[in-house]
Amino acid sequence: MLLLISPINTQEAREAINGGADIIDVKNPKEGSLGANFPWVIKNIREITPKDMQVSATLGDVPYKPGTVALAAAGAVVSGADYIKVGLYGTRNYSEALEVMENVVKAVHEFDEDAVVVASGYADAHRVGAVDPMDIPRVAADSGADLAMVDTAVKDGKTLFDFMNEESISQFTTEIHEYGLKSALAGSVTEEQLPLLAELGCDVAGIRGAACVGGDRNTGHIHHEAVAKLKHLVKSL
Ligand SMILES: O=C[C@H](O)COP(=O)(O)O
Repeated sequence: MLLLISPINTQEAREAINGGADIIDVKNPKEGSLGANFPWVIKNIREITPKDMQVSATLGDVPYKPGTVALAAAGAVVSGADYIKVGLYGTRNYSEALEVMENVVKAVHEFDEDAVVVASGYADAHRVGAVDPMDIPRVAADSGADLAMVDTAVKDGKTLFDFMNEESISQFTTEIHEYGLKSALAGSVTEEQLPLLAELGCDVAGIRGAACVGGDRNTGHIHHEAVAKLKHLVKSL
């Protein structure tokens, strides 16, 4: 299992790099769960990140506007991201989500054939009217994306496991593996939950809050010691 850590600026990115994160996921929590950051922040973080470490960028909790989202995807790749995450927030069903993801995959590959595309749904999709998370593996596979992910849309202290039980998480990871693709799981995931995530077939664990001083994704800051502790645990699984 790989450890994806979500910094909001270069200072936090340095902490994530020094702590040994596998993927540096540039994000802007002020704009939501998968809030997009600015192109220059992605560019600056790419510049300070070792070449062999992937830089991910979230495109936002995106609307059902395939053109807008495809353009954002192109912007993220041009800014240096090699891992593009799309939060399928405003898409209400499989066909809307597929339309957005097909156009994102096309836009990304226009600029970088090797860039990785992640289709992300939300475990608490019912709270915001988004596409059912159990549809995400099929959306990822049919659109040509590389990973299917679930996160939580509302960050109110509830975790992934408050909305998906072990059986549904395992069903999600099994389905995406059957397509020959990978899974990513997030949602206020705690250190204690990491062994279970690995057991349930998670390929990439996405974390911000648990890597922050005080464990708060909004008021805290990522610290290399917290990242190193998480990485140590992930490596042992
Ligand atoms: O991509 C993963 C997210 O950044 C997870 O953030 P969180 O651990 O604060 O829910």
